Amino acid sequence: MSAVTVRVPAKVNVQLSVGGRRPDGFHDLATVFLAVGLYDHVTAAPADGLRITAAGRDVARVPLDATNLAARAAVALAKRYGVEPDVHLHIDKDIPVAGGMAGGSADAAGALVACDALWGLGAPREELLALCAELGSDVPFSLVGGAALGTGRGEILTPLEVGGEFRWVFAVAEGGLSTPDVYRECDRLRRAGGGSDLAADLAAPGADPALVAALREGSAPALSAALSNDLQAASVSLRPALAGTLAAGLAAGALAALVSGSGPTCAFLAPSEAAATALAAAFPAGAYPALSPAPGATLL
Ligand SMILES: C[C@@](CO)(OP(=O)(O)O)[C@H](O)COP(=O)(O)OP(=O)(O)OC[C@H]1O[C@@H](n2ccc(N)nc2=O)[C@H](O)[C@@H]1O
Ligand SMILES: Nc1ncnc2c1ncn2[C@@H]1O[C@H](COP(=O)(O)OP(=O)(O)O)[C@@H](O)[C@H]1O
Repeated sequence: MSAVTVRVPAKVNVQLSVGGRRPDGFHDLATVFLAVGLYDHVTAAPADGLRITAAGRDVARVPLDATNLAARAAVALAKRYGVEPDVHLHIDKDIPVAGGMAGGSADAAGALVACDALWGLGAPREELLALCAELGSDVPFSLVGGAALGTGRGEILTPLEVGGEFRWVFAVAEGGLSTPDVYRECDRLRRAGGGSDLAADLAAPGADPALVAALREGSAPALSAALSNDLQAASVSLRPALAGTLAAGLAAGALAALVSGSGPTCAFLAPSEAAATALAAAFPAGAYPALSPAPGATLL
């Protein structure tokens, strides 16, 4: 078979409620993922052995060895089906690296779908979803896209209805933030505030009904009132300049502002296309308009 290309979306967590740290080191979550129209493309071509190349934004920060999440996905799929991981994976990156937008997860989901097609495996959807969950907490959502509630460590998905389009502007920061570092900082802030950071002491978080209704109604004002991110204080604590970025977006006309996932990308909800253009212009260092919801991993 000749080369196949899969398009995969970035995400923003419109709700990110973080429960306590579990004995396995992960945190219980209730998160509402929304896929946004900012995409990486993963192309799988026949090769002898496994080879990774990448092009596009931030490409110098993408590992090109076996630690690349797309490579790990190809190896996991090959092992599951008893085939050799013979593939050249080329990643065209548009999703910011280590930006809290699940770029690596998107590439892993894209690689699974692309290799499945290239190798003619016909893997059932449930099998691909199980492999996604092994690769990372965010990877199942990258496969399905749209909007979904994520529970457990984020890998257990319940699809959510979205009744309209939402317009976002994403302000990209210089350099990334490490997801484990941000969770650790969240724990530290909880303990410093006199509380516990342990799952045994904290109630498991749940979906916010007002936010779920706002998505269903397609109402940007209602969604902007309900946005929440429990990791935001930790991201801002590690990168204090983000407070200024969030304030600048609000001053430039955003309905609401929040850190995307673990950051440091900041997400702004815009009331109109014209407002999104004006907002993006307020961040000359790099801001990207995108619409949501967006479909999950799609074979082109
Ligand atoms: C914070 C979120 C929000 O969607 O994404 P990003 O903003 O980084 O994209 C996710 O929880 C990131 O998911 P993902 O990037 O897939 O993380 P994983 O590879 O599963 O885990 C990396 C590390 O993050 C921490 N982690 C992750 C998920 C979770 N529920 N609790 C955690 O404590 C753990 O330290 C874990 O070792
Ligand atoms: N395909 C990939 N694209 C981007 N980063 C990757 C990839 N594979 C592994 N990584 C590593 O994962 C880290 C987190 O990247 P990413 O998934 O973009 O961020 P986030 O977890 O904030 O959404 C990067 O710093 C990089 O070292």
